[in-house]
Amino acid sequence: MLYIYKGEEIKKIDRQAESLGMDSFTLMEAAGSGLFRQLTDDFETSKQCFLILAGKGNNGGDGIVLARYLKTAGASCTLCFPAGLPKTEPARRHLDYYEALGYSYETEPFNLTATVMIDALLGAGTSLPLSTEMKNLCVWLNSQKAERVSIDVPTGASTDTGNCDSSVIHAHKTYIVHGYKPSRFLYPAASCYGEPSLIEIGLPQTARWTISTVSATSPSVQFKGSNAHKGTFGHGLLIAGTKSMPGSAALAALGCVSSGAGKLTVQTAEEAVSVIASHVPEAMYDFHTGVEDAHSFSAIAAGCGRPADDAMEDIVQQLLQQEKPVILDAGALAPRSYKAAKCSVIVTPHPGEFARMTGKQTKDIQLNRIQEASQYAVEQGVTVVLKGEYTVIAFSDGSGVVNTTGNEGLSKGGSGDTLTGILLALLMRHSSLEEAVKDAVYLHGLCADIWKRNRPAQALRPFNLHDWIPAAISEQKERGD
Ligand SMILES: NC(=O)C1=CN([C@@H]2O[C@H](COP(=O)(O)OP(=O)(O)OC[C@H]3O[C@@H](n4cnc5c(N)ncnc54)[C@H](O)[C@@H]3O)[C@@H](O)[C@H]2O)[C@@H](O)CC1
Ligand SMILES: Nc1ncnc2c1ncn2[C@@H]1O[C@H](COP(=O)(O)OP(=O)(O)O)[C@@H](O)[C@H]1O
Repeated sequence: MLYIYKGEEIKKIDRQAESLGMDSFTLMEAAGSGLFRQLTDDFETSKQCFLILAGKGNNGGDGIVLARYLKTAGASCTLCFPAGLPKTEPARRHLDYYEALGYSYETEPFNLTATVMIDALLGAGTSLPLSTEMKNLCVWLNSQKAERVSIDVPTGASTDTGNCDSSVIHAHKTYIVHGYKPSRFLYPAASCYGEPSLIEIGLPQTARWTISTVSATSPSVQFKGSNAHKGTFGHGLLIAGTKSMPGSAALAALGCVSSGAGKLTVQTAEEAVSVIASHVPEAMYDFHTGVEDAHSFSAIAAGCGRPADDAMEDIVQQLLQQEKPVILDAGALAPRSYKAAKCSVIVTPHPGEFARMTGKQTKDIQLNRIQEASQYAVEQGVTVVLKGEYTVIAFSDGSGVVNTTGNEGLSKGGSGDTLTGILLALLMRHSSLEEAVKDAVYLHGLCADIWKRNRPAQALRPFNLHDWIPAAISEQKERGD
């Protein structure tokens, strides 16, 4: 399991560890030795010339310990403090020990050369914008012909949001200490991390946010039921599609029947049926506009290929008054309160839809996707699936997951409809709503990843996505956690 921590949480963890007897000096030692191990995995250290640029905080302290390990191992390494000597107590103590071993340091970087430059300037304690001194250092570092390795967070990137200073370090690799920081998954900061590696420092993992995996024992993957019949795997209701958008309903229905749904009823416009039924003969059709019989379904999804009009709002309000879990997508997403809902609600907006729901700017949402989705989920008591690269799944208890499957092949109209269908099928037979949502988002992305292994991403049609569901489920069975 991989964990995500905000900057504040890291500080709290350090304080807690200290109060339990694990001091920061020891943690810094663990970080430095972990960094050294990772560096020796990634580089033949005897053939490299290292320069470590250390800042005044604990990120710089990690750099001091790393410098000591490299020197002790006989590697060519220069430690440099271009912005002044360390100010934190553990970093100062490590520098004392470093000097006591007879090792020296520099303070002027600009004439130094190296094949690998380590950015230990700023980490989780960064506040933006960068000082002019830091900016100049970053600009210089980015201009050097060397491999750039950042420790924890590339200097100039925010820890908790996607914000970056204009001179942010563009690392080739980032060695992330203890757990991922939100900016690893938020653009533009995410694009500055290069290849990330995680450095364990022996602290217990306590984060409420994790990175997606699918369990091989999950009902989404294991499709079991001795003496099963079509009722065993649930009956879903999909309220989707109009005369002008029958395809959305067809894509959602395909996603649903390809993911193990026992039965599916599509409530749609009569004019849309011929299109949907030609692709999904398994489905049944209903032309009502009300949802009086909602209790006879296992779960309900609404909104694909529907406008956000009064009729849709009326249906949503009826759905919120019944007790079966409801997925709201596309036209069913609107600014409204869910606080009086009698059912579990999952909203699946893309960033533009989320902006419409919250009244916020799309660009602000994108910079802070994890926080924004989480805040909404907690306040409204719903599950938010905020779609896009690194889809954010936020639960009403403040926990959540960042999904890492999927690729640009999905950036086409209709991909989200397939997700809604997969989600409906998994929700119908999963005892845990949280697991169903995580598994659905993961599997949807994995379909696109399997496609991309041998085929160009641009040629992936949303219509073909459901064809890859069997391969994605099989892959999970083989390598599930
Ligand atoms: N539990 C953990 O995860 C551990 C983390 N450690 C390291 O500790 C780091 C965090 O250390 P700190 O909290 O000391 O933070 P930093 O080392 O990131 O830096 C804080 C210092 O940088 C200055 N600064 C912040 N923003 C600046 C800006 N824009 N321009 C110029 N100066 C700026 C601050 O005034 C402060 O002096 C982590 O990133 C990690 O490398 C390790 O020491 C071991 C334990
Ligand atoms: N670059 C990307 N990487 C990973 N997933 C992506 C990417 N672009 C789009 N997706 C996924 O594709 C789907 C698109 O959904 P959405 O925008 O609602 O499309 P539509 O409403 O047209 O079906 C979402 O699940 C989203 O997470």
